[in-house]
Amino acid sequence: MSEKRTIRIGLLGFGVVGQGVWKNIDKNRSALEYRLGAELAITQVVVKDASKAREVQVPAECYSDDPARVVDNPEIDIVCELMGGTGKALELTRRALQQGKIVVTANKALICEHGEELFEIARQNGGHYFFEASVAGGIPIIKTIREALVANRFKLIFGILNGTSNYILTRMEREGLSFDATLGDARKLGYVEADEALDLDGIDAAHKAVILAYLAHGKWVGLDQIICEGIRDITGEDIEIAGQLGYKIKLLAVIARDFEANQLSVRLHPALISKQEVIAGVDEVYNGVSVTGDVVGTTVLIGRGAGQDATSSSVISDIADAVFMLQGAPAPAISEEDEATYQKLADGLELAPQDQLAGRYYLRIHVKDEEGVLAKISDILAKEHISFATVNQKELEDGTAKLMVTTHKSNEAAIARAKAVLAAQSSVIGAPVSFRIFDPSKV
Ligand SMILES: NC(=O)C1=CN([C@@H]2O[C@H](COP(=O)(O)OP(=O)(O)OC[C@H]3O[C@@H](n4cnc5c(N)ncnc54)[C@H](OP(=O)(O)O)[C@@H]3O)[C@@H](O)[C@H]2O)C=CC1
Ligand SMILES: N[C@@H](CCO)C(=O)O
Repeated sequence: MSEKRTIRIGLLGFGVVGQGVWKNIDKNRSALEYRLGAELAITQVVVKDASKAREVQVPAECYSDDPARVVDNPEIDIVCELMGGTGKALELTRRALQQGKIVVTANKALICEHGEELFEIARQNGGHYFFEASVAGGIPIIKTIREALVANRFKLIFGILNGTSNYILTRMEREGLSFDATLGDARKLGYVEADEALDLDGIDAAHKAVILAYLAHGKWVGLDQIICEGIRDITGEDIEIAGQLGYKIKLLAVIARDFEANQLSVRLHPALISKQEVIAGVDEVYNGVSVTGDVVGTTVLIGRGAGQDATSSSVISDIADAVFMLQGAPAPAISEEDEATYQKLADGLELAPQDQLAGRYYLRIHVKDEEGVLAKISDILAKEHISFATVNQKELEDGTAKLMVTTHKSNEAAIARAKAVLAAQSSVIGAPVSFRIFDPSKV
């Protein structure tokens, strides 16, 4: 029997995900190596601070703070970039790909901002750039769209792509906790980005939406071209009123393509979604992605969207594909490397104008509790052809009140104008807050 080849892996980063990769390769090593027909050896681990205590212990000779021991080392077959960020990580990924290496990453920010360039470097130098762990943690959504659903064109992909915000919203709903009270727990569980604004302001999920939009439609969309709003404005009372009306509030990514108009809409924002929708039932750190293809219909994938084990499962899946490539298997047939196919998908594709986005809305308006306030608000909304579907009022002890309103169909431009006029009224306190009501059947 011929001897198994040993595949040498170098880890750039040994934090939550990096340690998970080490731990879980070790845990299932014999089955994994049997399936791959190769032995796996993580021979180099690079960190920023080599003196830091870690849960997973590594032989001292593997360990350093010198990235060259991975990136410029001819013995390393697979580079795993698990450090995050778009500075040093970009420089090292470029350098590894320029040398024709295979790079596996979980870094969605880097792909979103520099994917086009990095995929091109991989193509030109005969390497490959794998990124399953970059979207939706443990859910194999990249493979699903690229391979399993290759027969389809995708009218709608939507769902929950950020584990941290979903975890926070779930605990706010179930336990009545504040936003800040739950953030600390999400941090302890290893869900939160080093820069937590990425999670809370929707940017992390927007990065992931951009990656999915590219995979499904072959078009790179800039973050500055899309609606990107996080969860900071959501209060317990919004969640409560939404619940009474039959909705949950979720941070949703929506990637919708109108094939007739050849327009693409990519957006990321909190939304009220009917409790009847499967995605509304996706709670805690779980992510859920609903993919509607013209052949398969709607398929929903649900799984842990963040955390050490789920994420390392996806990284190891990419390592496995890299091992197959190193043993002579071709790269995935329709992949980010097949630029011609992707450009064809995006032929003439334009972004849909954001202000034409139409639907129903939820508005929270804090007012002085005086006579005629509701009539005045109703007048302002009527001037924008916005009509009430429901109205809830919550009186506060300080003599003010909060009005929670849902509207019939309106659009972005009308809602924005109405909010600006409302904010300027002496009877309105602070800026009104609005959330979209998302109904996938209306896309
Ligand atoms: N945590 C999660 O649930 C998920 C994370 N991701 C992504 O995975 C990547 C890693 O995340 P995570 O493991 O959570 O992050 P951590 O902050 O836990 O770990 C980052 C690691 O990178 C090392 N590092 C950072 N900068 C440098 C540098 N300049 N030179 C050498 N080493 C460096 C750190 O070293 P040191 O330890 O010495 O500080 C640390 O070991 C990110 O791109 C993240 O977005 C993706 C999906 C889920
Ligand atoms: N911070 C990210 C990690 C997974 O990408 C999240 O909470 O979803």
